[in-house]
Amino acid sequence: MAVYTDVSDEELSDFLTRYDIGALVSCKGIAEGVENSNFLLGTEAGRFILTLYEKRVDEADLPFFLGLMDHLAGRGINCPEPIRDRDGRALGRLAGRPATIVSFLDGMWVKRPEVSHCGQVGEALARLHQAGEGFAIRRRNGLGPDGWPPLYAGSADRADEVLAGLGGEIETELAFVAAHWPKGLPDGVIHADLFPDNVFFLKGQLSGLIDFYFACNDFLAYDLAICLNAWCFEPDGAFNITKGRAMLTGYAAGRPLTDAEIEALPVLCRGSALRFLLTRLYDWLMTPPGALVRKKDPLEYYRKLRFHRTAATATAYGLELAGTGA
Ligand SMILES: Nc1ncnc2c1ncn2[C@@H]1O[C@H](COP(=O)(O)OP(=O)(O)O)[C@@H](O)[C@H]1O
Ligand SMILES: N[C@@H](CCOP(=O)(O)O)C(=O)O
Repeated sequence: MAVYTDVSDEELSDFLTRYDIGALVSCKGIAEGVENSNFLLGTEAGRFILTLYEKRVDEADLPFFLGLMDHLAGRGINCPEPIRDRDGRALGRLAGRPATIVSFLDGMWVKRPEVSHCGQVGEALARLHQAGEGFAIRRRNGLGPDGWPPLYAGSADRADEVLAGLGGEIETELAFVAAHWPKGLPDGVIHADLFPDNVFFLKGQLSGLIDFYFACNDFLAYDLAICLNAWCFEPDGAFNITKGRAMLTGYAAGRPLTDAEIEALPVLCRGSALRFLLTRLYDWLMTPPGALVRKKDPLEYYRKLRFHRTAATATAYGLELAGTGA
């Protein structure tokens, strides 16, 4: 459950007097999510989401995240819009934590994505990448290849508790991606965590994107690799090439991939699987017993990583390469 910080009714009502969204009618903690404390607020003006940023979010990054949501919303992306108080500030402080109110998005995330969802996510990702152009603030990806060895160091001596031999496999993989990571691919603002729980659908149509708190500047095709990992594997661990094809086709219809991006897709997928394996492994080992957060299975990403090792070219993901007849 992602409510780490309690907020009293008095504190909240007092906080809301700074905004033009009416008085508090209801407030309910939201169980989903991992990083921050989220509350569904009802006020006289409607529904809103209140987020209290917990310690894994660096306060210095908040202007990037909030500015990005403003920028994207202004360019037609249906994402949460930060609500400003009467002094024009989107960021406040509540219960000792940085806090923001954002607009509420209708829709539900899908627990069992189908081919059509994957296609729409590909299209939406291309739109997101294009809408991110011109955003003035930059944020480096702290969870990119340079960040993986130090992240792994935090769990290296206990990795084999999760699976015998896992530590050695991760070390081999870190060396591989360090040696083969592409250079000079088209870059821009990426979401970096566009998993099913961060995409809303209404009546089968993609209706909104949330959770921009890993967004950063990086290779655009790396974001696509994150989505292939998050959306196109079946619960039994098999990669669904029909879903992959739908996602890649949807993406390329909005932003055609360059030859270099296509060539790099297998290593980008491999790196992206490693990134989620490493964060999940760390959380798995470090989250204290009894904590209210549901830990995510690191081995799901180890299995995905093993699939990517067998992928020689982007055809393994469903992309039809010109001239190959594939
Ligand atoms: N703008 C929004 N509109 C509607 N629901 C939201 C919105 N933002 C967050 N939520 C709800 O809160 C949950 C957790 O939000 P999320 O940003 O994913 O949290 P975290 O960053 O802690 O992982 C989401 O699954 C969704 O149910
Ligand atoms: N998507 C990541 C965990 C981050 O969770 P979110 O609730 O912030 O999307 C994973 O699956 O490992």
